[in-house]
Order: sequence, then C-alpha cells, then structure tokens
Amino acid sequence: MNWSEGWCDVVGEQTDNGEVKMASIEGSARERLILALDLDDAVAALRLATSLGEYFATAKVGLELFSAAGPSVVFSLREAGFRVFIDLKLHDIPTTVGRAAHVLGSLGPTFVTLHAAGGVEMLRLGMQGLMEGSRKADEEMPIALAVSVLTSESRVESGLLKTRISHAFAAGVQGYVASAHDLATIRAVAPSMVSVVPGIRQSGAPTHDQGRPATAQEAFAAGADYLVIGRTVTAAADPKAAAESLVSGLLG
Ligand SMILES: O=c1ccn([C@@H]2O[C@H](COP(=O)(O)O)[C@@H](O)[C@H]2O)c(=O)[nH]1
Repeated sequence: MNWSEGWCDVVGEQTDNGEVKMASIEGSARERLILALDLDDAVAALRLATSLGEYFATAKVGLELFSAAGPSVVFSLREAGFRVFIDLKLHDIPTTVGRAAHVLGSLGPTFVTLHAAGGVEMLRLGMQGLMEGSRKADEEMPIALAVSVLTSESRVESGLLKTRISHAFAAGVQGYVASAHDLATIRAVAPSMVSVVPGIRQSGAPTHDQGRPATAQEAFAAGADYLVIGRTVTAAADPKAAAESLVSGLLG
C-alpha cells in the first residue's frame, strides 16, 4: 500500500464562496488521520504511537495523557516524528485561557483545541496566547480548533452550533472539531475553516459514548479535512490490523 496516495484535492482548494482553504492540509491518508492517545502512561502512549506511525502523522494528547504525563509527552512525540494535537478544550475566563494557551503554544503543537462555548473574548485571548507563546519559543503558530458541540451529545441544536462557530470565526480561530453530521451546517456559516471529525466508528461497531458517530468514509464524504481515530484502532485486539483495515477501506 502506498500511503502517500490520494487526497491531493484539498490543498489550495477553492470553496463555494471563492475562499481558499488553508494550505497546511496535505494530501495523503496518513496526513489526514489523527491518532487519539487516550492512555494514562507516556511510555505506553509512545509505544502505541510508534507502532502505528505508518498510518498516522499526528498524535493527539488529550486530557488523560496530558494529566498523566504533562508537556514532556508532547516533546517525546515530536522527537519521535509526530505532529502533536493538544486536545485540552480550553474553557475558562479569557485571561486564564490566554495564559494557558501561551504555555501550550510554546510546546510546538500543530493543533490545539479551545471550547467554542467560552465565547468570542475567550477565544480571542486564546488565539493571542497561542500566537505569542509559539513566537517566543520560535515555534510555528498551531492551528487552533474550536470544539463546537461534543460528539458525545446525541442531539444538536443547529442555532447553537452556528453561533459557536461564528464566535470562533470572529475570534480568528482557524478550524473546528465537530461531528461528521454537523459539517454541512457549519460550512454554511464558515466555509473556509478546517474541519476535524472525531467519533469515527466502523459500520455496526460499538459506538461507546459517541452520540453522533460516523464511518471514516461518511466523514470524508461530508467534507472532513482530518479524522480523529481512537478506540476503533486503539481498543482493537490488534491495533495495527485495525489501522490497516481502516486505511485500506479509505483507499480501496
Ligand atoms: O467532540 C469531541 C471532541 C473530542 N473528542 C475526542 O476524540 C477522541 C475520540 O475517541 P474515540 O475512542 O474514537 O471515541 C477522544 O480523545 C475524545 O476526547 C471527541 O470524541 N469528541
């Protein structure tokens, strides 16, 4: 299998209203799949990521792993060649989020999440923190992602979704995290933002706590730029075989 095949269509693509999507989205399956390392142990997380590196260019550090291992796991994953997605869904008063984002920006992640429920001012200070933190550390500015409505919610009110995304766009946030089922609604208000979709499950597989799951094929067909892959692969008896099957299904 040649993992660099496919998906060259997104870079510089013109959206319906003539805007151009961010050029940082690259072509291959591996570039567009994000591995969710939901573990409480840095050594185990690094081992799992390394064993799946041919399928995933990006490793996601969420609340569990960051709480267990702190910033050092971000450095370890970067050293191992991964882009790092820090998924802490920052949501607090604007000053606190701005200061936390300053720290996170200095760690050199590629993606960082802020919760869109925090409102425009919180998101704006979060963006400023990321920008200044990364600049001072001589790192690239990460792509900030606004968490719209958690994919564990089984019902979403479209007005709320649109308001949150509009706030993120107004604050200069470049992308969002959303269910595949919400992408069309979101694109109507923010066609140029980068979309990241968790809650991916194979057809008929257990959905766990995901309220609005979709298959990888459905998510890409709905216009997802990146997919977050968690238990579909990490909880499988053979994670490598599960990753192979997922990617083969996409390329085949
Ligand atoms: O709305 C959201 C935002 C983030 N997530 C995160 O994605 C993964 C999904 O893991 P699965 O094992 O595939 O369910 C996990 O790290 C969540 O924190 C999300 O699911 N939904």
